[in-house]
Amino acid sequence: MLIGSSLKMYFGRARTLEWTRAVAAICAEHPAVRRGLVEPFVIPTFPSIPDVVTVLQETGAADAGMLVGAQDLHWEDAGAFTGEVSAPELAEHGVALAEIGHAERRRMFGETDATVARKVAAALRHGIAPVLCIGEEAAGDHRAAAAACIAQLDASVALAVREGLTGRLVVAYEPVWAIGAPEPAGEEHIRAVAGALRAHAAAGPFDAQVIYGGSAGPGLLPRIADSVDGMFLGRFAHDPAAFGAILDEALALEEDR
Ligand SMILES: O=C[C@H](O)COP(=O)(O)O
Repeated sequence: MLIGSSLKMYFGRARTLEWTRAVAAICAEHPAVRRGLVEPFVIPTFPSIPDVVTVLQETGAADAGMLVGAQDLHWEDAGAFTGEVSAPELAEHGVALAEIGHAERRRMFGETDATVARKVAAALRHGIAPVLCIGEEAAGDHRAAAAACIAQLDASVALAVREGLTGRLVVAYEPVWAIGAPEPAGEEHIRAVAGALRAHAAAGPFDAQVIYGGSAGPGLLPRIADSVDGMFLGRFAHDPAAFGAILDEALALEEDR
């Protein structure tokens, strides 16, 4: 299971490091992580990436398998792209994952399926696993949602497939209407859509995992674990203890198998 959190732009430098130290300490000692059942990750803002990498090394969380991600990247390797950050530079910093196409970037920063596809290819070319954010816009029938998400997934990986790229692909199923909400989507909806995405992705050329995000917190994983490969946490992991509680749930699930 892949379980982690994007800090979005919620925290400044000091709070990012405080949160990371606390979560990394939990992860470094947690049996779910130490036994290799859970791969934890954190996705801070760009300027905090080097410090977060250092904290994970100092706490032993990096040795236990905890990964660092970026919240975006540019599709070109270098050039006159003011304000952007390239995949090769992120790889130099030790970044293993990069969020691509988050609903907030699509809505506020003009990301399209075409730019997402270019970013997915750039990440894969540089050995960074895309955390490709997929989700239907409005709440509704799970069949229509699954069809919309599968179409979005296909469009997002089309360029990478044409270029013959392979590697790890993390599909983050995040129903747009469930992001920033009081509650996650219903468990039957998540299980149906994530299950459809997982079956579809498994037929492709990538080493694919499907994780769920959108107001996820403690208590959700046991209800959807048969259909997802992990969790993508936001606000409800701002308390490090909540992150630990979800690791406990993952461990209990594995022990029940
Ligand atoms: O990146 C995480 C997702 O967008 C979910 O955020 P949220 O749990 O705060 O709704």
